[in-house]
Amino acid sequence: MKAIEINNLTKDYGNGKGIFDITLSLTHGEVCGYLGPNGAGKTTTMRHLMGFIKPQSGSASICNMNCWSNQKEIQQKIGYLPGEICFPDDMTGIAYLHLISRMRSTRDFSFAKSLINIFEFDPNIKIRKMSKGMKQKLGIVAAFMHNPDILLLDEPTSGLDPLMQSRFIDLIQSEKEKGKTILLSSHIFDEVEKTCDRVVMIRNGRLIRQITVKEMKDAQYKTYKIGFNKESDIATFALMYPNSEIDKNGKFAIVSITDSELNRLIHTLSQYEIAFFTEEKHTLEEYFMRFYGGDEK
Ligand SMILES: Nc1ncnc2c1ncn2[C@@H]1O[C@H](COP(=O)(O)OP(=O)(O)OP(=O)(O)O)[C@@H](O)[C@H]1O
Repeated sequence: MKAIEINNLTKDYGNGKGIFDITLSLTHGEVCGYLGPNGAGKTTTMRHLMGFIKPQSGSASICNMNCWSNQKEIQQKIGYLPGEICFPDDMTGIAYLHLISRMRSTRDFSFAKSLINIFEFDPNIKIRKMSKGMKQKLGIVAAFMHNPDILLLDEPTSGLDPLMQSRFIDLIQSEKEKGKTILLSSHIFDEVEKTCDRVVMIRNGRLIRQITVKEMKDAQYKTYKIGFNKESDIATFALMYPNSEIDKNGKFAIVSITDSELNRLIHTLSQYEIAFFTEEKHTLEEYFMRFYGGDEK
């Protein structure tokens, strides 16, 4: 049984907006990044999983429960952090968390307390008086505090400062160790790379790419940045490696090769005065940025 299963899910808002024929599944314990430019359809997908939207066609289910027909149970069980949270402004943070706990019929408030400590915020002030970051922290506590097995997190670190972003990454890693299944939408590549097993990309409402973080790291090609002391050397090097990228100031070249070509590269470089030689790590950002704009084909 899959933890999350989406089959041919479509919601057409007209004018090419919405989501179209989305098929995606997550196994138990998997942390999956859901990336895509603004308006791609990430929130719409998650809202279907929460049972807030009725699919036009196709289906979304969690642990074999259809999300639309079991919306009440789904909404009680799942940890959901919406992209935009509507809080009751007149309540204090702590009163809001107790209200959510009662709605879920959960009594254990101990994890909520430790999350409040981790994210260092005062829950006793009125939500109206909270900053954007504090409200985001409150949303995170509300999503995680009942220890759900499955979490849907829509841009969870939006508005958090770098220290709190890093605390959030630690939290995801520890939840992952507990075996939680997490679908996480984000625009922050570093956060996704540090937390996710797999990354799926959506654009214009359609899934266009997916890659496991391991696949990305074990890429067949490795990329090296080579600094040259003499501009004339870089020109001859470029003739031998016509696919290399040459810095416009003639200081360095970037070349992508397989391991089997490494000896030839080192032999070639031994003829020049090299200023530096570093491996450029392949990153999710580099992998996905080219699909953010332009034509995916
Ligand atoms: N209720 C609605 N009625 C009409 N169009 C909608 C509705 N909800 C969303 N849309 C449109 O559907 C598309 C997908 O929106 P969605 O909020 O799912 O994108 P997203 O990937 O979460 O974007 P972002 O990164 O900006 O949060 C957008 O073009 C949006 O304007």
